[in-house]
Amino acid sequence: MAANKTLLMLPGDGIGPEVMREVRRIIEWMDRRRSVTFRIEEGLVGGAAIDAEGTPCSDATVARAKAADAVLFGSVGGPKWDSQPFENRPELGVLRLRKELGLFANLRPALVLNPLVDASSLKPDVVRGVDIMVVRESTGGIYFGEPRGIETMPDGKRRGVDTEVYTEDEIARVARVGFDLARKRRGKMTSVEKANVMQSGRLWRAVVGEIGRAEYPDVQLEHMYADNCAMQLCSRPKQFDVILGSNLFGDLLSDLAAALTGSLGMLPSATLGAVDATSGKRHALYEPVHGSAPDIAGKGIANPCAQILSFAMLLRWSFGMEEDAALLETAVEKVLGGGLRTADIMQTGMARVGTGVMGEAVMRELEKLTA
Ligand SMILES: NC(=O)C1=CN([C@@H]2O[C@H](COP(=O)(O)OP(=O)(O)OC[C@H]3O[C@@H](n4cnc5c(N)ncnc54)[C@H](O)[C@@H]3O)[C@@H](O)[C@H]2O)C=CC1
Ligand SMILES: CC(C)CC(=O)C(=O)O
Ligand SMILES: [Mg+2]
Repeated sequence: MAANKTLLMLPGDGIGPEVMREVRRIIEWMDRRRSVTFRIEEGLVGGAAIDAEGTPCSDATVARAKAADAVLFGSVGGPKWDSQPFENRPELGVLRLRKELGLFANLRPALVLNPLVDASSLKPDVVRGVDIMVVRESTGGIYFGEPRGIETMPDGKRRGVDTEVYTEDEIARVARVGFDLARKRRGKMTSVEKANVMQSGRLWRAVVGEIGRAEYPDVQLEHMYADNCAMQLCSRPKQFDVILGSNLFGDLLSDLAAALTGSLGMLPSATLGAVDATSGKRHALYEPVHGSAPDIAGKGIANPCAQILSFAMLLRWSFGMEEDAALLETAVEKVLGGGLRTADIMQTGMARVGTGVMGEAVMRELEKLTA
């Protein structure tokens, strides 16, 4: 259980603090009900940290994140910091935390909730019942590979360089996370890459295949090119159970999967490190799939569900509070079932509400469910 656990909250920028406020509201409710058993700390990350501390993620914040039992992250970035040098952009805040905490497996569940079947841009029959777990590698690949940079060539023209590098150990450890999840779900994993045109993709396919044959013969493994997967996600999403992909492909495909559920504002995620053999502990960071949404920041209209559902994942994966996690997920679904909608999931005949009203409705639903 969660006694003596520490939760570090890093709201970040844009809509991050707005949606994090709604998690605070839920924690306060939990506290009123039967005193919260975990300790809460708060810190700065992203543009907010650049403004206050000159860096998107200070050494002190990394140390606090390492010491915490779980980190709840909002989102970072925005036009205010677009002119920052590349090495000091807000986005490096989350990349640094993932790297330094060894958070190599980003779990992004794309679940189409019944009340939102008609909110998707796809036909209801195509999305009804979709339940996909995207497992994205999150400390390697092209977001970290060297060399990288913009350089000037002898002819005076510039060229931009990024490098996709994967070792077989990096592929193997995230593949095992995917296989383990598939085993507990519907027993199927689709591994995506571009083995037809990329060397790292060839290695990815080979390593995932070897592990599948040797350790997970009971899991149905399918290999698919990432571009085909994008198309299949739109045409026949129900064929997928677990989708395993690199940092880049997993990032792209999970945003696409979010659209199936109605909105990016609905998708939570957990980014997990390895379990320490002696302590049994693992570092973990929970964050919505969406970014800081500068186009709607400050308007009070952001959908807080992805942040709230990320907190539910935290309760389940890091604090062993399965019952509270499930309760929170039920509360969100019931509120949507009752007809409340933020602008991003608005449908005819439903009641349009802002961030605060949606968060408060989830809290009231929790009250009803536990009365
Ligand atoms: N983990 C992180 O902190 C991430 C940060 N970013 C950063 O966020 C900034 C904006 O990036 P974008 O590409 O615009 O992606 P975004 O995810 O912030 O927004 C994409 C679209 O989805 C909408 N949206 C996102 N979350 C929503 C929510 N909760 N409720 C309602 N609508 C929502 C936005 O209004 C926007 O139209 C950039 O600086 C980017 O680098 C992007 C993705 C992840
Ligand atoms: C570093 C992030 C801005 C990259 C991203 O889009 C994500 O992690 O979802
Ligand atoms: Mg992304």
